[in-house]
Amino acid sequence: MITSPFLSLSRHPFSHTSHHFPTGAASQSSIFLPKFQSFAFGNHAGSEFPSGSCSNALRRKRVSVVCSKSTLTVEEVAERGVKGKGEEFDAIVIGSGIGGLVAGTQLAVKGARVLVLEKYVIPGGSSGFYQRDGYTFDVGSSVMFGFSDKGNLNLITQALEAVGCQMQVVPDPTTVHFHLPNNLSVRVHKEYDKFIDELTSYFPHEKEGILKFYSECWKIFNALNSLELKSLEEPLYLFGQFFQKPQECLTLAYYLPQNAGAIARKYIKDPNLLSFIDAECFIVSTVNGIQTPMINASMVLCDRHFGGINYPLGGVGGIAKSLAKGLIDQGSEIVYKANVTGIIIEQGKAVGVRLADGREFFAKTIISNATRWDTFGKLLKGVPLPKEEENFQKVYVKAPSFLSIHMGVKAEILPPDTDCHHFVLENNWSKLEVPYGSIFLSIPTVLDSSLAPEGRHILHIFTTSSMEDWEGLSRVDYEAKKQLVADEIINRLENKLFPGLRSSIDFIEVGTPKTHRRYLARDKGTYGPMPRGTPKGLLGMPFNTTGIDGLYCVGDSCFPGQGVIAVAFSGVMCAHRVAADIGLEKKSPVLDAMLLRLLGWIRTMA
Ligand SMILES: NC(=O)c1ccc[n+]([C@@H]2O[C@H](COP(=O)([O-])OP(=O)(O)OC[C@H]3O[C@@H](n4cnc5c(N)ncnc54)[C@H](O)[C@@H]3O)[C@@H](O)[C@H]2O)c1
Ligand SMILES: CC(C)=CCC/C(C)=C/C=C/C(C)=C/C=C/C(C)=C/C=C/C=C(C)/C=C/C=C(C)/C=C/C=C(\C)CCC=C(C)C
Repeated sequence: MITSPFLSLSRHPFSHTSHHFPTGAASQSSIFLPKFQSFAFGNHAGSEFPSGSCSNALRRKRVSVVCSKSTLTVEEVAERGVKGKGEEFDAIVIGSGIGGLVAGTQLAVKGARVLVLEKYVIPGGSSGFYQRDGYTFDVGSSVMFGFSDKGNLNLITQALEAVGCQMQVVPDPTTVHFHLPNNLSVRVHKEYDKFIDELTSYFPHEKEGILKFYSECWKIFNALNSLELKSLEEPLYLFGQFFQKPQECLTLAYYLPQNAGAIARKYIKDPNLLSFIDAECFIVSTVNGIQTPMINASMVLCDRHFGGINYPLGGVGGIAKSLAKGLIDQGSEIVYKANVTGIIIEQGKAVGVRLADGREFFAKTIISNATRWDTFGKLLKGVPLPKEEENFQKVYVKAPSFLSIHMGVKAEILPPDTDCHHFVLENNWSKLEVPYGSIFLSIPTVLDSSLAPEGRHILHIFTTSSMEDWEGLSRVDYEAKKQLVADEIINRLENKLFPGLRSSIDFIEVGTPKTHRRYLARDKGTYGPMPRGTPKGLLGMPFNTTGIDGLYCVGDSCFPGQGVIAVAFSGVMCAHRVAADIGLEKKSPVLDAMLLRLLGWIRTMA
């Protein structure tokens, strides 16, 4: 029975025993890492949202609404998909990351019958969660853009509302606290003026440049925020927006091929300040400013002050859980432990999928939330790589994966007023993009103490790391290497932020690129696409349609790229394009053909 997607949570296949850290090589180092365990996103919570409590007297917003349950059994779902061969489901979504879930739910509310097939045991992918020893850990980022109650760009809020779900959120007063070379310590306050004052206090000679750069970001953000966001591949909508908001659309078209670093250099000369802008870009794109599309930079550099960063009470995993519940509430289905191993093509059209256990499901359209590398490299067998994908792979490579450390620590180790998110790069700007060079740290318990046992905090630490570093090692060497790398990172955090950190550790688990490949089903555990060279802004980033009829992609290897809010937008765009193609939205076949050809041509210029 899948009466609720959460029923399976307590009996999933990955609740295996955690491996304790071996002695031997690792024990010879000077480290003390109690309960050091190998990392698996297992032991998930049951169906209830953790109730949470609001620490630091921060204000809670909104009230959660519980959506109803599905009544179909797995067998009935399978029956539906098989019977009518493409008539039963309007869309099959491969994967339940935020991209896939937003595409699925948006289609479901338009009246489509959707089947989401998820390899893992809970929804969310990189935005999932896992529980250990009383701690609830976010698998990926805890910094949530697009989760406010105002404007048009609060796409997470809108996606939840579309299926009748809301979540309580805690506003974060500081998006990130930067700890950078030359003792540059900058807090990105929610209040824009306060942030600008703090930054300007380090670079008084660049005050004008700072104001001009961030003002240009606001120009783009305001244009974006004025539009109704739908598929840029759907001409009736796109031309309609140009007609209603010509100035805003022309602004966006003008900035589409531009990058943040080049614009910053028009106004700013101080190399340290330019490096700061690089760090601002790096945390959201894993590349420097020169390679970061200006539209994406503007989106995040302004939304944090406009809507602010808001943390969902109970953890990030609640977003995917709510969307999955909402999907079912709309009469659609989600099946877990459903590993899609192939997309079925008939007469050049994607018509269904095959699972590892041999089951086949059919639908009018197939939407892949797996990365484009996984979709075209693994799921489409025997099909030549379409030209568009060749172009994509020419312009973009897989960004490295990351090493993540989930820790529980004694609360007293954190000084009062510690911020929730930190970015640490101690001495050398040139290490910004180097593996293990910069450290990301989130302490979500600063905002929601219910995520950890009383008197404890969560430290989620991550840093970029490549698969190549972790392959070909024996089990013992692999575990020893995890401990050594984690030890070094803990040393750095002890020196920079929290003296005595090591002795306060109550729980620790380390994940490597292999962990992320295994549990997130992402090729090489990649963080997402990253440009090979200097891209022409967002111009080369593909939208949702593909060279295969009936096959669409959604997620971070689609426009506009990495980021939870970015993949939510990709989900909205995908659902709109698919809805038009299956007759649930207006469409013009003649204009479609013209626009798709035009967009294909524009992408070749990237
Ligand atoms: N540490 C971090 O902050 C971090 C890490 C990685 C990604 N991210 C972000 O998360 C977002 C990614 O979201 P997304 O929606 O693109 O995808 P996702 O990678 O989060 O989710 C994809 C889902 O598809 C499932 N899947 C993949 N292949 C499958 C198959 N063959 N059969 C069945 N299920 C399959 C996976 O199990 C996963 O649940 C991006 O914002 C990215 O930047 C964040
Ligand atoms: C079509 C054509 C050609 C033309 C036309 C023109 C127009 C109209 C255009 C339009 C456009 C649009 C609409 C666009 C849109 C865009 C968007 C929405 C975008 C978005 C983006 C976003 C992003 C990128 C985000 C990201 C984020 C991220 C990644 C995050 C992350 C985080 C993290 C990692 C955390 C950190 C941590 C610490 C520090 C601790």
